[in-house]
Amino acid sequence: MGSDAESLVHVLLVSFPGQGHVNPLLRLGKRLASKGLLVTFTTPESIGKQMRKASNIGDEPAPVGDGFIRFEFFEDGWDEDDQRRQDLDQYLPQLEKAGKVLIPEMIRRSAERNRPVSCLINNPFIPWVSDVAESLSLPSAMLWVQSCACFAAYYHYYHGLVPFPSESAMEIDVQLPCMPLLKHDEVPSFLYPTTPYPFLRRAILGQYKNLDKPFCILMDTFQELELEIIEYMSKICPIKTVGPLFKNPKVPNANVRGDFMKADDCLGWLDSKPAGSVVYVSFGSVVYLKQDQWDEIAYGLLNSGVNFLWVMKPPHKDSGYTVLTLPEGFLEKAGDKGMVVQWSPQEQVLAHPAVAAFVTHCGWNSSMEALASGMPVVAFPQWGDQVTDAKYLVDVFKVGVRMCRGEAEDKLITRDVVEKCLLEATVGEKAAEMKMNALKWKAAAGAAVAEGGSSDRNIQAFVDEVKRRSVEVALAKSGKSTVVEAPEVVKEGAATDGKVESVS
Ligand SMILES: O=c1ccn([C@@H]2O[C@H](COP(=O)(O)OP(=O)(O)O)[C@@H](O)[C@H]2O)c(=O)[nH]1
Ligand SMILES: O=C(O[C@@H]1O[C@H](CO)[C@@H](O)[C@H](O)[C@H]1O)c1cc(O)c(O)c(O)c1
Repeated sequence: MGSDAESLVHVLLVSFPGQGHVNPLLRLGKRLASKGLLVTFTTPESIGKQMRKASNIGDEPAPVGDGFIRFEFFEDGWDEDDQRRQDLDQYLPQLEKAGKVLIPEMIRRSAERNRPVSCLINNPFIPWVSDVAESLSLPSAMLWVQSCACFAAYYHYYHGLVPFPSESAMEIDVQLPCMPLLKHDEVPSFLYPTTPYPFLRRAILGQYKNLDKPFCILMDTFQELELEIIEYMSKICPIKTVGPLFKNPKVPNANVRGDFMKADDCLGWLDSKPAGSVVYVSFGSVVYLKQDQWDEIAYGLLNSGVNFLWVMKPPHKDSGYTVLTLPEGFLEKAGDKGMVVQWSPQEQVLAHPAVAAFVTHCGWNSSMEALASGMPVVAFPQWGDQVTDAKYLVDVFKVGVRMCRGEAEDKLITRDVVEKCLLEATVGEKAAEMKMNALKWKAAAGAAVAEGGSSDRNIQAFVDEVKRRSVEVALAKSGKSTVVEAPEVVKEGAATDGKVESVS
């Protein structure tokens, strides 16, 4: 590594291996690097391998603005094709066991190579990263990758501050401070007593047990978007909004990417289409619909007559999902009006003038990308934060039409409803109004991340704080200060080489 990078304050970013987690943390990493930090991004090797294959990840630190970003992956201790990775109740404890050993080793190696780590940052599902930081007397921060509204909902649920739907009162509405009244099915669905995903409730609430450890909770949202709830929650937790992270005004996002799959080329096809004539359809990286619903969407698209770009990702081989198919003759009937891909360059698609609207599952990354691109949406949420995001996109931000209320409703959305929603989002008065609102959010998002904007100021303040703390850490480790206690040796777990040492 060049001496330039070695002289910079070094932060280690540890990501849960999901696409919706890697993308925002990597974007944060690029933003921090652009402000003059050395950033190491790590996640398990099982995903590192996919990222290296799909994206342009080299061995050398990549220069980003005034700093650098580099990648170093860690083994999660399971065989390459272990199916248990699909079961979070089994996988999260394994990740914790391996990470608590291997992350300190990585930090120790870094110190030996003259680039001591000064701060750790994690995203949800892996709250033990703050324990690792604490055990090494290092500061830690957490990047919350959903909306502040969802953060508040989980916070109030975790602390029992307001009544939520329960087995004895399934359909109660939920009133949280500074938020619109949420209908029972607009609350993050992992909190429903009947959720089929209790393991995801455990995973996400796990972060709240450790919430006193990070000195800062960074959020991929922006002040102007969720003003009141951000102000409210900021009085309770050390929140700094830094989004939308995918909009990086200074540093083009092109080179360093974290896709798990190579995006198919669809931009040339989009170029051939008139402005505002295409509907983009994608349900993110995890949601997988049933075949009958897929068929209805297919016919809805055909019947509406709109041009469409549809992402049809293959299911993970161990997910238990059967591969979805398109109705017979679908592609022939669609002809040049439709294109189906396995994975798209979504950021570029949403920025393309040919695209009129986005049919989305309302994952927070997709929601923020749509808002920040000035793109109206057709909301097709399934579970988790998606149902709350859909409520906000449609009723609060006013950029969307609602196509469904979520998986819990267990309702087949028929082709005529699909067609109606597509037309509502693309032609006529309502479509024009949504586009106008979306463009306002795009401008507000741009202003938040531009130099001096709310998110930019927060990032700068965070970088300054990390630098300040790095001096304290260095002094403490050299024995010259008592501000930060001397690091302890990390003893637990079975290290790969049987030993784990502190960085000192
Ligand atoms: O074809 C696709 C589909 C999704 N994405 C990206 O994958 C992420 C999905 O995150 P989100 O929170 O929307 O949903 P999740 O996949 O976590 O459910 C977003 O950054 C998208 O831009 C992409 O690049 N190409
Ligand atoms: O929760 C999982 O993924 C998504 O995360 C996004 C950011 O929190 C969120 O906005 C979106 O709605 C979620 O779909 C997730 C990831 C994963 O790899 C997995 O195996 C899951 O079961 C869920």
